[in-house]
Amino acid sequence: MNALPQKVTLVEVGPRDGLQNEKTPVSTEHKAALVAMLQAAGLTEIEVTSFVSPKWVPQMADNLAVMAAIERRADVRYSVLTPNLKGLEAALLALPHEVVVFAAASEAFSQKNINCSITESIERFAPVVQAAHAAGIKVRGALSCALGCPYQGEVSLDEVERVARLMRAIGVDHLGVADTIGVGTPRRVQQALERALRYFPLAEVSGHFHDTYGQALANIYASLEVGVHTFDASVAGLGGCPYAKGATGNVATEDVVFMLNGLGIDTGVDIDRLVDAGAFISGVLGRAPVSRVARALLAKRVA
Ligand SMILES: CC(C)(COP(=O)([O-])OP(=O)([O-])OC[C@H]1O[C@@H](n2cnc3c(N)ncnc32)[C@H](O)[C@@H]1OP(=O)([O-])[O-])[C@@H](O)C(=O)NCCC(=O)NCCSC(=O)C[C@@](C)(O)CC(=O)[O-]
Repeated sequence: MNALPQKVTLVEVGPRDGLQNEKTPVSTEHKAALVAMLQAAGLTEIEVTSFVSPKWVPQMADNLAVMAAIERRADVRYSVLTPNLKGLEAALLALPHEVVVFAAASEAFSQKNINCSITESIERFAPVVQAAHAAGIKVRGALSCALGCPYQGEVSLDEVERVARLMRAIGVDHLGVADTIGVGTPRRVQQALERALRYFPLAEVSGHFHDTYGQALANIYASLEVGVHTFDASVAGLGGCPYAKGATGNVATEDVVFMLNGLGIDTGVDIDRLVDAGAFISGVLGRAPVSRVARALLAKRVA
């Protein structure tokens, strides 16, 4: 068996992926406070918001205000989602370190999520990548539905590979292989990652696993086995995609950190402060954290 990576980078997507689906508006101040707590916990990559149409995703309408309200730290990189040039132009005013374009390995999902075909989305992203690079900004690509689609069901590995290749061809720097609806299982995840690795180097491939079917930690372990060492995670297990009905949140950051701590893999994250951040935002939303690790650690505090 290959040795597992000794260090993992976690991209905290709670403020964006975690909150985008919340029906009750979360205030700009609460969003900025969440970012402050996440960076205090040691997270060094934070996806803060998205510059998408406010008609499509009203919760992210305060994108510029959130980016202005966060207290930036020199050791933290802040990223934002941009679906098109209009989004990129607005995002550039907010000075992110990285922008994220998002395509799908499923035609049906592409239409529902960004209202265009896969081919059209790639054509739309090409000038976004060019303009971001011209501004000195790295571009991450998210490849949704790489393990299954809420509309069409199965997604072939060949389609995952094709869209990965197209993303690379337009200059995307990093590819996040996303299990939007959490149906992936470990071997299949390894196969999807291997397709992405044909076009992107190991350091530029990450996993984004929703935990709908309880497979996310197993899928992260399987990814570590093939050397992948960057993962998206969402504090308190918040989230879901507004265009993937029934999909629950991204894997909880607390759960990932607990597992990696047990494996002796360094994340730089202080789990107690992370649990505080999860408890804070869950309190704002009026519910308990979904993370089982957070629930267990919070229960121990009151015991
Ligand atoms: C892509 C569009 C805009 C196409 O939407 P459209 O309606 O086809 O676009 P349009 O170009 O015809 O524009 C329609 C209106 O939106 C405006 N508009 C156009 N673009 C922007 C923009 N960037 N920012 C602000 N406003 C914008 C535009 O100005 C116009 O305004 P109007 O004239 O009607 O007043 C729309 O479909 C959209 O915003 N989709 C985003 C959906 C979304 O955010 N989904 C969730 C994020 S992806 C995700 O969560 C998955 C991921 C990444 O986590 C990985 C995984 O798990 O799979």
